[in-house]
Amino acid sequence: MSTQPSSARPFGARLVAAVSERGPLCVGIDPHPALLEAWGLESDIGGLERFALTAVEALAGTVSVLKPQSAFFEAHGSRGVAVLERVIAEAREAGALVLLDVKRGDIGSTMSAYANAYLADSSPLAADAVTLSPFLGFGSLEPALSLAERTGRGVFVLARTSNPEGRQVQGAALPEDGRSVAQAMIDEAAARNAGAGPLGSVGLVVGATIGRTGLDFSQVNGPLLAPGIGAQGATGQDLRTVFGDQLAHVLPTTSRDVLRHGPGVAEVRSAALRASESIAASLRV
Ligand SMILES: O=c1ccn([C@@H]2O[C@H](COP(=O)(O)O)[C@@H](O)[C@H]2O)c(=O)[nH]1
Repeated sequence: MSTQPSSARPFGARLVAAVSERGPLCVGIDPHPALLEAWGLESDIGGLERFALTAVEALAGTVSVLKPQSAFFEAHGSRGVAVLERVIAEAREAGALVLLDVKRGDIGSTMSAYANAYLADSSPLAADAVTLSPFLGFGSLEPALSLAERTGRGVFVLARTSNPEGRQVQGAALPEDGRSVAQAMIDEAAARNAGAGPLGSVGLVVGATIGRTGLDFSQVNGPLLAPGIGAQGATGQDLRTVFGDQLAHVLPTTSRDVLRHGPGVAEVRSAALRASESIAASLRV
């Protein structure tokens, strides 16, 4: 598999351009069985394909970032993964950046294989960026961090996730200096992004649901993906509580709250535009 450098501009620069044109909203493509049913589709490969490609048609020309959730495609086996490959290709073709939500993390030698799967130019599953789990140690992500850098792609590392259980691990204090695990991940990303312009390509995942935590995002110089808007109960206003004066690089993301408006292409697109306007109003200082 080739891991030759791509001629693409760094992900951070491409993201800044996309956000300035289309706004910061990221919409997730999460083909939940319940949503397929609500759209009048069977929970089978045909239903998955219709759902996911309708979402691409509705959204890829409108929002800056689309975030397919790999789990819902993998649940359909190899044919589901083939649909995911089409989603990535067609969304990118229509002008959206694709952030593949796979939350991968493993020992370094296996991490190299994951990196090749999602970040190598030649992979059919290569996206513009992927989500990574750093809980085997931030350093274990090195193969993905370096391949992403070489191929102009990005990564989003879990720091403080939107689910309430996340605090158990991510809020724990490190024995050496008392920083929380989440703050340590934030600081690692900041170190990777130092000096990058206009924005680094190592992002973080920080839930819009987590409230006031005292986490310091001021040095990150990278994108902050904020899931939890809509179905998980967070609103645009919660972004202010979580991120304080660091709203400029926040990418709010929502999935079910937009997708539930299907199956019509126009209705899904309008829902995303409404969400985008409402988020923009909340982020305006
Ligand atoms: O902390 C996290 C990290 C990832 N997610 C993912 O985002 C979407 C949220 O979907 P909604 O329908 O908007 O709730 C989903 O794919 C999660 O796996 C997250 O929610 N929280």
